[in-house]
Amino acid sequence: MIIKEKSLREKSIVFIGFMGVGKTTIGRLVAQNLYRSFIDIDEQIEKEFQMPIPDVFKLIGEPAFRQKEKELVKKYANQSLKVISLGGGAFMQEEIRDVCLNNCTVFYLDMPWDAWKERIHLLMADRPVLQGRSLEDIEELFYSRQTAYASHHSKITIDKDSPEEVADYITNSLKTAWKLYE
Ligand SMILES: Nc1ncnc2c1ncn2[C@@H]1O[C@H](COP(=O)(O)OP(=O)(O)OP(=O)(O)O)[C@@H](O)[C@H]1O
Ligand SMILES: O=C(O)C1=C[C@@H](O)[C@@H](O)[C@H](O)C1
Ligand SMILES: [Mg+2]
Repeated sequence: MIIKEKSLREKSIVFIGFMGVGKTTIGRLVAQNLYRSFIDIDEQIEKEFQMPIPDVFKLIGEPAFRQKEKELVKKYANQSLKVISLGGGAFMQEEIRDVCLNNCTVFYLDMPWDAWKERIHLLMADRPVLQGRSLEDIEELFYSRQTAYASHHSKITIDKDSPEEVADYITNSLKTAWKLYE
């Protein structure tokens, strides 16, 4: 049996990176630019459990959240032509890294700690992983996750750029890569 490999253009695009770097915001814009369906894994988890993520953590627990996250990433990463934004902790799971890196184009949205710190007030209420932690603890978590994010196909470092600027830059770089390699 001959199994045809997916072309670069067919592959789904996956956004990874720390909480709040803009995976959902930018992923949605890139999907619009490319006329692709947009899948946000956190939104899918909320739909499955029929409750917001802080309640999933509180009422059902993080292990069940991580299990559902893994199931859903495996489901969507095997599909073509999607734009998929992961939750900030998803890439800590080896199976998630493997399925994404083997089937999709993985884009790492990177931010320097000093720029990220300015955004923390937007995130505290909805990100249970940040709640009850000191700024020093959050900084440690930020740096400890960089090793997992280092596995990617492409990276962009965001500082003060608007979501639209970042999304347009990514869209253009994807189109250039598709032309170059196919
Ligand atoms: N480039 C940007 N400039 C300014 N604010 C931004 C930018 N990108 C995202 N934001 C804001 O930062 C917050 C977090 O963005 P978003 O939810 O897209 O992050 P995320 O990476 O998907 O986070 P999570 O890992 O928790 O899913 C939102 O309030 C969003 O409006
Ligand atoms: O970084 C994390 O561990 C998380 C990030 C969010 O996207 C959600 O997936 C959830 O709040 C956990
Ligand atoms: Mg998100």
